This record gives sequence, structure tokens and C-alpha cells, in this order.
Amino acid sequence: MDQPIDLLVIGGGTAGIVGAKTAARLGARTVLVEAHRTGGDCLWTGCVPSKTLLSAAAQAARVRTSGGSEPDFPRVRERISAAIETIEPEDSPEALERAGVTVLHGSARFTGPGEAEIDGRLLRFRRALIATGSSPAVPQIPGLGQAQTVTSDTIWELTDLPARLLVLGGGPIACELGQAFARLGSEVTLLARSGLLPKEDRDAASLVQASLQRDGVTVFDDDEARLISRGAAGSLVTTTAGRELEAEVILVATGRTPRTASLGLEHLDVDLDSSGQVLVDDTMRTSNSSIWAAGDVTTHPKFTHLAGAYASTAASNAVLGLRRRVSTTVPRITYTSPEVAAVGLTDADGPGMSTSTVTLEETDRAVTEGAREGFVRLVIGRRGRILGGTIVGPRAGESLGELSLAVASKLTTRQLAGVTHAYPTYNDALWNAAVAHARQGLDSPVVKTLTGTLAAVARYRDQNRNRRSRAQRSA
Ligand SMILES: Cc1cc2nc3c(=O)[nH]c(=O)nc-3n(C[C@H](O)[C@H](O)[C@H](O)COP(=O)(O)OP(=O)(O)OC[C@H]3O[C@@H](n4cnc5c(N)ncnc54)[C@H](O)[C@@H]3O)c2cc1C
Ligand SMILES: NC(=O)c1ccc[n+]([C@@H]2O[C@H](COP(=O)([O-])OP(=O)(O)OC[C@H]3O[C@@H](n4cnc5c(N)ncnc54)[C@H](O)[C@@H]3O)[C@@H](O)[C@H]2O)c1
Repeated sequence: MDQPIDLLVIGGGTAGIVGAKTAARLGARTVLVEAHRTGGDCLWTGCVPSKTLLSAAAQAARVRTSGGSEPDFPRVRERISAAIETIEPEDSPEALERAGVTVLHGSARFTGPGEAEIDGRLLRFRRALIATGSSPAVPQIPGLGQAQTVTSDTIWELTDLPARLLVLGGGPIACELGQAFARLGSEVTLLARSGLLPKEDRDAASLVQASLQRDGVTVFDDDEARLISRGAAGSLVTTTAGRELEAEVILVATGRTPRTASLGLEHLDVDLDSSGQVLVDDTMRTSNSSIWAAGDVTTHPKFTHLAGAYASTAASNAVLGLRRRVSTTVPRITYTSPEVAAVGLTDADGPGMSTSTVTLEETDRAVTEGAREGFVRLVIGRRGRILGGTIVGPRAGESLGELSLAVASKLTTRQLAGVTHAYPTYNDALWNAAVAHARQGLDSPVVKTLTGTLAAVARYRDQNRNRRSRAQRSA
């Protein structure tokens, strides 16, 4: 290529794929470089395998409760491979090429302004999108290197169900995978240093913790591994609080490290934060006006839907020279049982804010399904505006769309309460939380006086009408 390409996309995960397809659709000459396999974490080691595993584990738990046989781990692995195989064509190099993107296989690094090298081959570009994602962060714990450890990248390679699994971490990966392996039959211990799901509503985290414990997971939520040595089951983990825990396999789920170290960013003025994540403005542009970034490599929350949405904005801004901003309404779901779904604000800690909570105990669909553990909590601002909330329950994630729409569209509780909802649904809990808040407004002395006056006027009119018709009949 003699001419510089319009957009160089580095990384072929969700952010890279969506960014490259967006740019090509807009008519830009687009090249995507992928070092390993297109599809990224979401397809190969993240969302797709983990959600399939959780589904298989939930099924195993149901079968076990009804006295059925133990789950077959090789079958579970086959199911995961089948799910990946089904979705993979959408993310393949062929699909990208069909969309007008040139795909190069290799590891890319910047060598200077407007220049990058892909395994020795030089490429010139006008604009670039960094979409290199993140890798599991592995803490420095003496002896960890000698133990049998897995991360979210490698747990999928286990051919046998570990008898004893020790999970380090308390975030979504630790909770989802910890619960799944417990339900499949592993003896799971979870060691989290600062509680489970620390970014979520505390009542939601407590319900998840209780549910994990019911599934047999031993949870230590304020402790961490200090030293690892050989033990009877494989490894012996000594904790800061002095506990000694046996493990056959250790799952390290203690956060992420951005893939920026060998990108050659020192040749460009791209600012990073102290942990190496790319800093972007609200148009996804970096401190270098020719370079954009999206996905897990940035400081934004690490979710597939955000990687895709933000990469699309980044690519169209880069190609068309726009300054469109990304939406700050960020929905998220932790797919434990119960699910925890949240969007926008989850705490009413600002002036004029309040909450409205409805539990699944009071929600008829949950009663009929015998799944009454959970709640909906709305965070409400001035004049009843819905600012965010948390939904916990068996299908919490499916109700999140409506709450996200309410937050993004700046709806009030009165507007949501005014929408008729089919009965009985889990969504009734969300609706009832809105109704409960809207009703509080109706209970205020001013509104009571007003409605009382309107009712008196209507009564007076009816009486008059009745009197007139009686007079007409007797005339
Ligand atoms: C176990 C697990 C479960 C998850 N579940 C969910 C979920 O249910 N819902 C959700 O929204 N999110 C989930 N996530 C998060 C989600 O997977 C990520 O947010 C998303 O995959 C990030 O996409 P990305 O494109 O930014 O990065 P990645 O998917 O990591 O893609 C980056 C790509 O860049 C390539 N690359 C890196 N450096 C170079 C280079 N120098 N040259 C060329 N190529 C390079 C890599 O090989 C990789 O393919 C989960 C994550 C994990 C680990
Ligand atoms: N359902 C989903 O959308 C989903 C599922 C899985 C992962 N993800 C994404 O992947 C990202 C990474 O997930 P994660 O769970 O690894 O990271 P995380 O950063 O969310 O959580 C890591 C947890 O580990 C704890 N921790 C850190 N060091 C520790 C140590 N040495 N010992 C014990 N605990 C320690 C932290 O206190 C924290 O609670 C998340 O940010 C999330 O956005 C999303």
C-alpha cells in the first residue's frame, strides 16, 4: 500500500471488529491487524464460554436437586465449543473482509507518527484506533508460579473438573465462575480481599454471597493469599488472616492489565493512566489527535457492549472528523444466580435523591415461580427523574433494557408508572417501584387538596346532572 490507509485498527476483539466495520461502512480504507484470532476475549474466553458454562451449571444444579445424575464435564466442554463455533463466523476475518475491511494477521506496534509495523512490514496510516483489550492481572504472591493456576484465559483448557478450586478475587469473574464450578461439583473456596462485587449495591452483593454459599462455595470476603506452597491436594494457600486452604487448581480473577506495554506508544503522545490504560476524552480520542481508543484497553468499564458502542463512535469520529460523544448510561449484568443488573446511579447520595425499592417477595411472578429472592431499587432525582437502579433476580438482565431506556430517555417515575405492563412478569417489580414513588407524589398535602377539590367538583356536577334529569323526567 503506497497511500496511507484511512484507519488502522489494532486488535480484532469486539472493539476492533465494530470499529473497523463502522469505518469501512463509511467508505474509509480500513485495515485491522489481529495478533491471535479475531473475536477477542468475548468470543473465545469471556462472555460466550462463561455464559454457556453458567447455563450448563444451572441445569446441573436443577438435575441434582431432583435427584438426577452428576454432570458430565466433557459434555459441558462440548457445549461451550459448540456455542463458540456457532457465533464465530460473525467475528471471522472472512466476515470482516466481506464488510470491506482488510485483515492482516500479526502483532502491530507504532514506530512513529502515522507509521506502524506489523511483524516487520511497514504500514502508513492517517488515523488509528487502539483496540488491544486487556489480559488477566496476576498478583505477586510467593509460590503462585509453582502452583497449578488458571485465569479466565486458560480455565477453558481444563479437561477434568477440579475437585478443589480456590478462586482469588471477588469481581464478576470470580463470582460467575466460582458459582458455576460449585454447581458442577467442585469444592470451591473464594478468597476476596474487599467483599464480593464491590462496584454493586451492597444488598445485591449480600444476596449473591448468600446464594454462592448455598451452592456450597466457602466465601472469605476480607482476606487474601499471602504465600503458596505444596499441599496434599496440590497447593496449600496461606492467607493474610492465617487461614490454610488446600487447592488442586487456583483461579486467579483479580482484575485486568491493559495491553499497551509493547504497542510503541512512546513514539506517539498517547497518555496512559498509572496502570497503563489509554486515557480518552468523551469522544474516545486520545491525547494524540490522530489516535482513538476503545474497549478494555481504555479506562472505561470493561464490557463487550461498551467496547462495541464506544468503538463505533470512535471510528465514525476518526473517519468523518466528528466530535460525537459517547453515552454515559452504562448497563451491566453479573450473570450469577440471582443475576445482578444495574445502570446509571445505584446510590442516592446526592442532593434531592431518593430510592424506591420493591422486593420479589411482593412480585406475583416471582411468587408463582417460587423464586422470591431479589429486588428492584430505583434511584430517583428531582421531579421524579429516574437516574439509575439495580435489579436482582432470576431474569434481572432481561428487565434492565427497560430501566436503561428510562434512564437514557430521562423518564420520570410517573411516566414509567403510566405504561401498562402485562401481568404477571418480573418487570412488574420495576413498574411497582416506579408506581410506589409516583404515588408518594399523590400523597403530598398540595396534591391531596387538589385531587380532593377535583373530586368535590365532579361530585357536585353529577348531583346537578341527576337533579336536572329527575326534573326533566317528572316534567
Ligand atoms: C470470563 C469473562 C466473562 C465476561 N463476560 C462478559 C459479559 O457477560 N458481558 C460483557 O459485556 N462483558 C463480559 N466480559 C468482558 C468482555 O469480554 C470484554 O469487555 C471485551 O471482550 C473487550 O473487548 P476488546 O475488543 O476491548 O478487547 P479483546 O476482546 O481483548 O480484543 C483485543 C484483541 O487485540 C489483539 N491484540 C492485542 N495486542 C495486539 C497487537 N499489538 N497487535 C494486534 N493485535 C493485538 C488481541 O489478540 C485481541 O484479540 C467478560 C470477560 C471475561 C474475561
Ligand atoms: N457479566 C459481565 O459483564 C462480566 C463478567 C466477567 C467479567 N467482566 C468484566 O471483566 C472485568 C474483569 O473482571 P474481574 O472479576 O477479574 O475484575 P474486577 O476488577 O472487577 O474484580 C477483581 C476483584 O478481585 C479483588 N482482588 C484483587 N486482588 C486480589 C487479591 N490478591 N486477592 C483477593 N482478591 C483480590 C478486587 O478487590 C476485586 O474485587 C470486569 O471489570 C468486568 O467488567 C464482566
